[in-house]
Amino acid sequence: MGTFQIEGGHRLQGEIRPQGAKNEALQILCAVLLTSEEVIIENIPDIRDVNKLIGILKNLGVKIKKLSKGTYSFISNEIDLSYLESQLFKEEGSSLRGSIMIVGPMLARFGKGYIPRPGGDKIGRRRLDTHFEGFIKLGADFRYNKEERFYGVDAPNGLTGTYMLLDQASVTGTANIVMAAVLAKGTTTIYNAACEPYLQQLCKMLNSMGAKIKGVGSNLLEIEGVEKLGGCTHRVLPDMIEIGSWIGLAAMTRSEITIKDVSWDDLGLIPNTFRKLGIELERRGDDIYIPTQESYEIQGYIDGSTLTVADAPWPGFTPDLLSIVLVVCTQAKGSVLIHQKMFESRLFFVDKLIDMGARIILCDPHRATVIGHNFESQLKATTMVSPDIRAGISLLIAALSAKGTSVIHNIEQIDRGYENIDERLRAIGAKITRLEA
Ligand SMILES: CC(=O)N[C@H]1[C@@H](OP(=O)(O)OP(=O)(O)OC[C@H]2O[C@@H](n3ccc(=O)[nH]c3=O)[C@H](O)[C@@H]2O)O[C@H](CO)[C@@H](O)[C@@H]1O
Ligand SMILES: C=C(OP(=O)(O)O)C(=O)O
Repeated sequence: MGTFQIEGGHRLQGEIRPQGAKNEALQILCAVLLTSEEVIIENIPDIRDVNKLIGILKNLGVKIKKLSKGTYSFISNEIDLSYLESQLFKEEGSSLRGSIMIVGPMLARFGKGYIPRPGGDKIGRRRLDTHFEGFIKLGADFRYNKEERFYGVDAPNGLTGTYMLLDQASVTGTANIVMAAVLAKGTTTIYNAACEPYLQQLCKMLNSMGAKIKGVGSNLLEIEGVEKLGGCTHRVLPDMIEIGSWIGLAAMTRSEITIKDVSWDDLGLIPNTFRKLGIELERRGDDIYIPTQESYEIQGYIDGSTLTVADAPWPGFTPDLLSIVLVVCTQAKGSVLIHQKMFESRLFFVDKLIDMGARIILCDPHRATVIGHNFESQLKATTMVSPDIRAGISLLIAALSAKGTSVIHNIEQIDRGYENIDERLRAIGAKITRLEA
């Protein structure tokens, strides 16, 4: 278990450039399986989950070449289907969430897609029904081995387009079904589709490979199946969750930070949600400039009632930033209700913040009220274990603002989604040391 030691209470200053988006990269990497031609992907983040998925592609027989930092070439012209039935795949496939998205492309191109129950954050129930109901609608046969927790879909005669209304706007579920439908016979209509920038990027990439997808950016996708797809070059967007994390970091440490090249137009409600907490953000070209602020005051609603920050499917506020919003509110002026609607175990990390002196009432597994200190009382350093990726970064932000030296264990959770985080934070003045496991 890796550990960070953090000396808190120092202001930071400078520029930070977001990495490529983790959750987009996981989709895009799976899409390389849809063609035998070369696909070049730029701005791939060097993080644990992405590297694990690249490892799975390699074991599937994909020829992978690193062309430069973050840029890779993939050629999937000799796929080894026997890997899907190997013990190695059972271990590797279950070690991250993103692996689930190899099922759609494999089913579409080779008529079979298998996957062990995927990993990812333990943040509540994370079902896969939406994915498999979609494949079944496209004509696949489904089986599930309960003992081995192994899912399989087969369509030896190919898939056929149809209409489907998803039971929920699942992000990876939509990506998976889209990747299956692009090579199906006829037209597939997906209503209640997720439409995060990750998915918009996936659809744009697939269209540049020859797919025919309409409605990109909406919750109604129409996909006219094509016989085959060709190669392309695709660039991954900056990671909006990292961008939100750096906004929170700047506010909590009262630092002046510029976040470079954020692709502002793809950030949706993120900038305004932080502004509602009283944090000043300035758009400078495609950068976000955050000035030093001695305090920030949470804005109530027009009628004077208390602000709620809640997650919702895109274009609502992403659940992946709620833990960061919560930690930022512990030093705001005023109160807020944080409502995590999607996941039932993502707020339990507040116990650690309470230990550090934060004023938080966990109302139930989904809701927490935060009463900010307005920097009149500093958080106190402590020792903690990172339970999931976003709680981990939130605890790291809390530690950087706290008085004294904190220790965070299980930082593999943070490394899952944040590239070289200690070095990048040291470059803007953070006192953070990685202790070897
Ligand atoms: C690898 C990846 O891309 N992971 C992201 C992806 O996970 P993932 O694709 O696994 O998450 P889903 O979108 O399937 O669903 C997440 C959770 O939200 C619930 N749900 C979802 C949609 C909805 O309309 N109503 C609803 O309640 C689901 O029941 C589930 O518990 O999307 C999540 C939701 O944005 C993010 O937290 C994850 O970071
Ligand atoms: C929950 C997340 O990731 P995953 O779905 O990979 O567990 C996340 O990125 O916040």
